[in-house]
Order: sequence, then C-alpha cells, then structure tokens
Amino acid sequence: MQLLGKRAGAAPARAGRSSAVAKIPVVAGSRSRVLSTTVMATAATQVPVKEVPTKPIDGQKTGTSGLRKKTKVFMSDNYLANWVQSLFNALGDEVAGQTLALGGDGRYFGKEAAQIIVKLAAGNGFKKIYVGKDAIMATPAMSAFIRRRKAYGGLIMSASHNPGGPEEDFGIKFNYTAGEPAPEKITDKIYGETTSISTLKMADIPDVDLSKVGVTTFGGFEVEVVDPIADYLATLKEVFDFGMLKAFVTRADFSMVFDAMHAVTGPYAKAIFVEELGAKPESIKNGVALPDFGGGHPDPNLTYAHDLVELQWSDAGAMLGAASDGDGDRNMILGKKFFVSPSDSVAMIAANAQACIPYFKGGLKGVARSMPTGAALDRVAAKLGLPFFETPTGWKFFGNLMDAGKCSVCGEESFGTGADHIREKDGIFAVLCWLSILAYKNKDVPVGGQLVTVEDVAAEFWGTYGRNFFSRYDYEACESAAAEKMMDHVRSVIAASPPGTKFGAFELATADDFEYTDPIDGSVAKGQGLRFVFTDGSRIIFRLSGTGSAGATIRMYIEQYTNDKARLKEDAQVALKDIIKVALDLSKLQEFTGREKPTVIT
Ligand SMILES: O=P(O)(O)OC[C@H]1O[C@H](O)[C@H](O)[C@@H](O)[C@@H]1O
Ligand SMILES: [Mg+2]
Repeated sequence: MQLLGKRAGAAPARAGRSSAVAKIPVVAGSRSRVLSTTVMATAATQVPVKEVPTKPIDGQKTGTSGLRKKTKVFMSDNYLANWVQSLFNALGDEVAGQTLALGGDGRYFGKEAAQIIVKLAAGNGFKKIYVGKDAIMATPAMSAFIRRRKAYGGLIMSASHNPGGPEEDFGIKFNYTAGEPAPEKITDKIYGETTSISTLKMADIPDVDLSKVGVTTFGGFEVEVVDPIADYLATLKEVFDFGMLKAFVTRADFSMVFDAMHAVTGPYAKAIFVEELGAKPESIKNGVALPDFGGGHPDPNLTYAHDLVELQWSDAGAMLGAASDGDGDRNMILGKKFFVSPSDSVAMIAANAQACIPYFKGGLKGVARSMPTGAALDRVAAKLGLPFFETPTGWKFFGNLMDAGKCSVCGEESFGTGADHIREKDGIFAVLCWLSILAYKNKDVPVGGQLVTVEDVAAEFWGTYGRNFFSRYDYEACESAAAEKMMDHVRSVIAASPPGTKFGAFELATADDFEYTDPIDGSVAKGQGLRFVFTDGSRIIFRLSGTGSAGATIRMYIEQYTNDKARLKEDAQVALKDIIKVALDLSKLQEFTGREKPTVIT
C-alpha cells in the first residue's frame, strides 16, 4: 500500500502560512460576521489559526483499533487534540486542501470532541470536513462514506463495544482513503509524533451547530453536516436485493428482532429494517441511541446481549435475532433457540453468497479469516476453489487483500463479518446477508408453510462441510504481569514441544507464535498469537487482547472438527470439554491468573 500521496492528483494545495492580518468572512448557520485577527492563517483556506503550545502526553499508542482510554482521560488537558494533531503531523503536507469526514458512535463527549477536531482540521489546512449529524456515524457507515464521497479519510470517535459515559471509555481512530483503518505504518508514525508534539494548530472559529444538516463556511473552509445514514444505505442497496428482502421481511410468517443495545445502530436499523424493508417497529429493541448506551456494555455476544438471548430462547423468540455493538461494526446472529458462532456465520455467508446476494453473483474473489477464527471458512474456500487467506486479528489486515481484488468476504471470531463493499466489518451487512439467505431459501415456501430457519441453514452447512466446534474463553481485566507470565510459560511449552508431543489425547502437529507476511505489500506482523495445531486439525490459541482498556485480557481459543453426523448438533461446550481441559492444563492459566472461570464464553 502506498502510504502518502495516495490521492496525489486530488489536492495540490499546500498549507503554507501567511501572517498577514486577515479579514475573514464567517458564515455560521444563520449568523454572519467578520473576524478581525492577527493570528496566522492557512494559505489553503484563509482561516485564522492559533498556534497553541502543548506537551507530549504518555501512552498515546494506538491499539488494535485506534486509541481507547477512559473518557475522563480524553477530556483532560489536550489529550484528544494532541493525538489528532499528531495524526495530521504524521500525514504531513498530504492533508492540505483535502476533505475529511468525522463521526462517531454517539457516546459521551463525542459532540465536544467533534468541535475540537473541526478546529484542528481547519487549522491544519483541510479545505472541508463532513460531520455526521450530532457527530454520529457508525463505523461501517464511515467507511462507506469515505469511499462514496472520495474523502481523503475519516475520523471515528468510538471505543467500539466498550461501555460509554463519563466513567467509561472513549476512543478515536483514523480511516484512510479506501475507508480502511489506518495501517500500522501510519499508526506507528502517529505514536512517534505524540512523543514530540509541541504545537496544536487550532482554527480560531466558533463551534458549529451539528444538530442540523447543512453547510457552514469559514473563509475557504467548509463544514458540511450530513445525514449519517444516506450514503451507507446507498452502498447497501448496491449489495443486496432490497426488493427480495422486503417481500420476505413483510411475510406474515416471518419475524425478526434486532437489538441495537442503545448504541449507534438504533437509527440505522429503524431506517433500514423498518422504513426500507417493512419490518415491524417493535422488531428493533433498545433502538434509542444513548451517550452511555443505557449503562450497558454494547457488545453483541451471549453474555452482554443477554436480553436478546433470553428473548430468543423463549417462546416469543423471532425467526432471526441479531445485535450489533456500540459503533455498528460487530454482529451476533441468532435463530430461535440457536446461536450462530461468528466463525460459522462468515463461512455460511460465503457458501451462500453467490446464490443469494446480487453483489456476489459473479462469485467470490477470495475469502479470509483471522488466525484464531474457526476454520469452517477454509473448507468453503477449498470446495469452491477460492483463494484463502489467514490474517492476524484486526480488520485492518483484510484491507490490502480487498484493495488487490483478492478477497470478497471475510470475518473474525470476534463477531466481525464483512465484505469488500467497504473496508470495515459491518454489523447490518451481516444481518442483511442472513436475511438474504433466508429469503432465498424460502422463496418457494408458501406463507404458512414450513420455513427454512437459521438452524436449518446451519444444519445444511454442517451436513456438507462437517462442523468446526469453536469456543473462546475471555479472562478480562487480569493483572498484566500475571498475564504476561502465563504467555511466557506458554512460549516455553511451545519451545519444549516438538511435533508428535502428546497433550492428553491430542498429538501436536505444530506450535508457534503466529507471524503474517502480507502478500500484497510484504509487511510482516509478528507475535500474533501462540498456537498449538494438532494432527486432527484441532487448535488451541492464546492471545492477549489488543483492545482492552484495563489490565490484560487473555483470550483462549479452542477448536475441534467433526464430520460425525451424529455429533453435528452437539453443544460446543460439551464437544470441546476435553480439549478445553488440555488448554487450561498446558497454560496453567488458573494458576497464573487466579481466575477459576472466564468472564465471557463465546
Ligand atoms: O482480541 P482483540 O485484540 O481484543 O481484538 C478483537 C477485535 O477487536 C476489534 O473489534 C477489531 O476490529 C477486530 O479486528 C478484532 O478482532
Ligand atoms: Mg465495534
């Protein structure tokens, strides 16, 4: 991937400085006035700029998905401004005259943060910033927006599925020109800049009213407040057959429930499922987006989306149950009394995509999954003769493959599913995929007939491919030193275990610390997870999470394959009991961490 000058022809303007006294007409909403100022102005946009002294702040290193910290930390001193200025410094001259997009998941501090970022964008020579109304834009919607509007990049204010509010988390990340999370080459550079930053370039302009769609200009700088849903919806309409979906969703014998967890997808779900596809308004649960997500933990998994799980396991359960996370990129898919493991979901989508989804009607270019993700997708790739890629954890690793036309559908065990229509994982996309599969498979079933269910789709898949039982145990907020010691111990077990070593009934084929060489740009990512692969294809993997915000989160991933027809519907925890014991024994996890039980089981 070419880093800088990616859209070289687009904006030759330079952010040179002019210290001339500037008389700058300002139109802010209905107000119109003239600012007289002696501060510097960008040559590109003729906006007055204050150079505000600042000092480096420790610990501004970007993790798996941007910078995430406690909201109070983000609100303190120049914490947010330092990071954003460091980003602009890292991008250098490239930003002058460019267009930026901005939005977030609506969490606490988002609107205030947006005002700071607008001023920094103007002060650093951008000529335009799009801001989602009320500073809102779901992560996949931002990716779609950047691509449709050919923006230079976008800033997403989100800590994803982490709780929000004054005592909880805030976050920010940068997505680049193709709508993809910034690659490590950029995030490393940003971090470098945070350690030596001395000046913030803040435009001396008033706050913008973000509650109304419209354009406000300050000299040559433009702020356009946009509907955060329209572009995303337009992209989804290019992927799916909305006519077929509407006909299915409005069937009297179909029901769905989507739990927005009081996070950003509430308004999107209303616009897409209810207004476009005709789902009943009561299909959307917790649809009002709140700055603290109603005090919840907006992570769509069996633990945190428990209201939805309870509903789906009750007699009132819908045919399709789904949930999305804080910023709308994750998804969980449920049938009636049935959970689709994310590793299976991506494989089932890939297996059915060509028949059920217009965007894929020419077939898939290739598929990819992250290393710890269960290997059902591998079997689909083999059967369909598709290129297959195994990447490290983190959506950013799919970007190059997609840009190079090598990957159409990809997914992660961490409730992420997506495709090359954008460069982020996409919760609502996954739900629309499942709706498309159900609509297609039921197209000849008369109303009142025996509908093909989510569980039937899974059973058909397992019947064809066999089943990769998968489970992930999370041990959240462990003491960091203890977690590191455990990982060191596992490394020593790997070093002492040649192929053929027996672990209980399992015979080791290979064990390593996963390393990935990007086939497109040759970049190497090391230390991406300690894995044990056994001769029957079973796997045990240990990683430390890159997204936690307190202590260390240990993730233990377990997988075992069967094509024994009698066992296909077994409960995963029962099927995996023996290998889970092997994993706990070999890692001495309980001994090192003092944890008897995981905090989350997927
Ligand atoms: O296991 P972690 O490092 O916490 O990452 C878990 C997940 O976090 C985010 O959602 C990233 O976008 C994913 O790509 C990643 O799989
Ligand atoms: Mg997310």
